[in-house]
Amino acid sequence: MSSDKDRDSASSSGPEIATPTTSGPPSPQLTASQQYPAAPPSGENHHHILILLSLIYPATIVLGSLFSIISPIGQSASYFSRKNNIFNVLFVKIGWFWTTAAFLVHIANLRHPNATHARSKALIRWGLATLAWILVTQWFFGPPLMDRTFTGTGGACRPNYAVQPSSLAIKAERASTSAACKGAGGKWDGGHDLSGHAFMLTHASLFLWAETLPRLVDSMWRGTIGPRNISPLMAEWFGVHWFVWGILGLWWWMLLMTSVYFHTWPEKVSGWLVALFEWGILYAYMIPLNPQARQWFGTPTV
Ligand SMILES: CCCCC/C=C\C/C=C\C/C=C\C/C=C\CCCC(=O)SCCNC(=O)CCNC(=O)[C@H](O)C(C)(C)COP(=O)(O)O
Ligand SMILES: Nc1ncnc2c1ncn2[C@@H]1O[C@H](COP(=O)(O)O)[C@@H](OP(=O)(O)O)[C@H]1O
Repeated sequence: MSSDKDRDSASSSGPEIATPTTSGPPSPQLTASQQYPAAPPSGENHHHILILLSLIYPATIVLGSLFSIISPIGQSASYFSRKNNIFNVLFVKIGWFWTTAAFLVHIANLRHPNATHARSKALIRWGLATLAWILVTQWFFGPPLMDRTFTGTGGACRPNYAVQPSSLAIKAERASTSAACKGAGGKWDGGHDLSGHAFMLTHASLFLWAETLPRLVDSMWRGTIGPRNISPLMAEWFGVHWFVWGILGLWWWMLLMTSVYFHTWPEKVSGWLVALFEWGILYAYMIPLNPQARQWFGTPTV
């Protein structure tokens, strides 16, 4: 947790680390009489809330996996147990695109006094999250980390000689990524197959929570504890936050479906654990505790 010293230095080191406590000018949607009289929750409170929110994801994996063992519903096929369900194909399969789009809508609407600076720091944090996603799922100096984990634990692409033409079977035999294996009609078989869905959905959700929480909390505060007028809150939610809430809700549901219908326990848990890595270093450790890191990467803000 931040010490007082850290907080002091945080509040004196430039606009990028400004918290909603003192920084934001009044929202254009709010009249003077609707302005809040005291401070909304501080950066330290955001940090506590963020850590609590991060527990949603292991809880979802545990609950979904238990449900798949205990309930007959979890053991039978459903729309969501189909890989080609529309939410999987149109959203999760290009999930980083949707996460990026929601993030861009969020930063386009920042009301920080130095919004340009706050946006450029936010884009650097997005770059780091994107880099983590690329290394785990797309490319790591060749096959991505999740495919290297698979082959490193004894997995391989097994061709189906009985039904495949020999040229494709040879291609499958040589495939070192799950995408190449699938493309050649082989079976990605035998190793630890870290769940790309558990990774991506958790990683993307934690990124979005960390980036948007100060603004979400500030909007709620304005609409409830602050001025007792629901319309600014509604305007904020429907004007700015609906996309973020929609993506967070869909990612949570799809993680639950992955937990109920796909993969083994260790594969889902490893996907979740790897998703904590970049988020944990940047948002749970460096930004709250290290003033130098706040200079480099800024702090999510309103
Ligand atoms: C390191 C510092 C860099 C700093 C960079 C700073 C600034 C950047 C500046 C500007 C950016 C501006 C705009 C960007 C706009 C759009 C970018 C969109 C980025 C995308 O993400 S496009 C790619 C879409 N693809 C996906 O989302 C694929 C997601 N799917 C998967 O990863 C996998 O399918 C899976 C892991 C979910 C499941 O795998 P399988 O089981 O199916 O194998
Ligand atoms: N919530 C979900 N809905 C539909 N399909 C899912 C899913 N979670 C995982 N899958 C599918 O299960 C397979 C393994 O997923 P992952 O390793 O990413 O967790 C992938 O199949 P395909 O690769 O054949 O599409 C993926 O699409």
